[in-house]
Amino acid sequence: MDLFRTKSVEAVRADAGDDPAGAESTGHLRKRLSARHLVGFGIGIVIGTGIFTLTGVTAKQNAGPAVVVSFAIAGLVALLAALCYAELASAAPTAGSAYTYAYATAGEVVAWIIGWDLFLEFALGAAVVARGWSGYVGNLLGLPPSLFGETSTVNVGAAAIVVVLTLVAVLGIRESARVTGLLVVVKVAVCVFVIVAGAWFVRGANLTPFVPPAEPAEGGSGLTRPLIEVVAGLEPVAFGVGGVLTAAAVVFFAYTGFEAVANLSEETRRPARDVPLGLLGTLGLATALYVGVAFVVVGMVEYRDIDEGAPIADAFDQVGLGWASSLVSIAAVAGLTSVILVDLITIGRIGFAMGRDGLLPPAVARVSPRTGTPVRVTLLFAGLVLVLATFVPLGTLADLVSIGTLFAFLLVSVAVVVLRRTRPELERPFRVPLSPVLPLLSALACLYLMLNLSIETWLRFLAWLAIGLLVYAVYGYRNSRLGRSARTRSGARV
Ligand SMILES: NC(=[NH2+])NCCC[C@H](N)C(=O)O
Repeated sequence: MDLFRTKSVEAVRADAGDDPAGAESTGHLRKRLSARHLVGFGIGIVIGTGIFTLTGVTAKQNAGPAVVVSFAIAGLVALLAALCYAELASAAPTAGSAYTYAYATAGEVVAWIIGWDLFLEFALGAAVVARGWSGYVGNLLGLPPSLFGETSTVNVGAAAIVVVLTLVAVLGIRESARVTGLLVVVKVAVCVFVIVAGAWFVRGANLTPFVPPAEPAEGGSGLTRPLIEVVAGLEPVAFGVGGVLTAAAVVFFAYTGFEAVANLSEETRRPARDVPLGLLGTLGLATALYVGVAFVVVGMVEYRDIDEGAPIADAFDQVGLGWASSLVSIAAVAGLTSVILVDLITIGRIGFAMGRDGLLPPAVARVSPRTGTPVRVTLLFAGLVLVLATFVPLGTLADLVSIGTLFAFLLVSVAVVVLRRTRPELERPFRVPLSPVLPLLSALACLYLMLNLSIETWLRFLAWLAIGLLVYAVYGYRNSRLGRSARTRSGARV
C-alpha cells in the first residue's frame, strides 16, 4: 500500500508541456493566454454574489460600518494565499493547481482529497451562483418564482444559464476569455461608478459608531453556531471585534475563486511572469473595489436600515438616485454570469489534471485537437453542475464553498514551506517574501476562518471528504498512473 506516493515536480512540468524534452507526457493544454486574460478570468470569477449581497447581511447583523474592515481582513487572508499560489504556479504551471501541488508534496491520497475538495468548491460554486442568477433575473423580469425562484423543484433559469455557459466554455479558451472580458468590463465599470457616485452621499453620522458595541446574539443554536464558539466555549456575539471577525469569515466567500488563475497557468504563454501578475492583480483590484463599495454602502445608509437582499441598489434608492439601481442590477447579472462561466471552465481543468494522472478515467481527460482544451471532461462535469443547479435548492450552501476553498488554501500554504525544504533548488520565478513566516501566517489565518464557519458546514464538509475517500479506494488507488508505473517497474525487476 502506498497511499502517499508523490509525483515529482519534474514529472508535473513534463506533463504540463513546460519541459519540451518531457517524453512521457500524455497531452497538455494549448498555451494561448496572457496576463491580461488571467486578470480577466480572475475578476470574472471573484466579483459576483459576495459584494452584491453579503455586504448588506453582514453590516446589519455582524459588523455595522466596520464591515469595511471585515472586507479588508478577508482580502488580506486571500492575498497571503495568492502569494503562495503565485510561487507554486510559476514554478510548476499545471491545470491541477492545488491538487497537483499536493501530489508533489503530501502524496497521492492527500492530492485526491484536495482534488475532490476543489470539485466541491467549483461545482457547488457554479451551481449555487446559477440558482442565485435565476432568482435575480427572474425577479428583475417578473418571471414565475415556481420556475426561477430559489425553492423551485425544477429551476428552469438555472438550467438555461448553465447550458448556455457550458457551450461558451467548450468553444475554446480565447472565446471564453472574450466573453468573460466583456462581462468584467461591465461589472468593474459599475463598481467604480458606485464608489464615485456613492461617495457624494456618504454621511459621517452613518459611520459612527464605526464598530457598534458587542451585543449577545441569538446567533443560532446548535449546528448553526461557529465551530470556534463551541470549541472555545464562547457565547455568540454580534458586533464588537468578534462580530467584525465573524463577518470577515462570511464575506471571505466574495474573494473565493481567484485560484482559478493558477488552474489556467498551463494555458499561459509566459507563466513565470504572467501567473503571479494575474493572481496578485486580481486580488489587488478586487480588494480595492470591495472595500470602496462597502464603504459607500455603509456611509450612505445607517447600517440598521441596509437592505439584506440588494444593499447597493437599495442604498441608491434611499438617497433618491433610483436610476442608478438599474445600473447596479445590470452589473450584478454580468457578475453572476461570469462567475458561473469561469467556475465551469476551471472545473474542467481540475478534472483534466486528475484524469491525466489516472485518478479519474483517462479517457475523459482527452484534449480536443480542435480547441486544445479538455472538452470532454468539461462537458461531463458541467452536466453534473446542471443536475445540481436544476434540482437542488442550494441557497444555504455558500459556506460549503468557502470551507472547501479555505481547505485548499491551507494546503497550498503548507506546500510552499514543504517544497522549500525538500526541493530547495527548484527554480522559482516568483517567491513568497519572508518565507516561512508569511506562508505559515496564511495557513493559520485560513484555519481561523474555517473555525468561524458553522458546525453544520463542517459536518457536511467531512461527509463529502469521506465519500471522496471511498471513491479513491474503489477507483483511484488502483488506476493511478504513478501506481501502475511503480508496479510495472517492480514487476520487471522480479
Ligand atoms: N469557485 C468558487 N469559489 N466559486 C464561487 C465564486 C463566488 C464569488 N467570489 C462571488 O462572490 O460571487
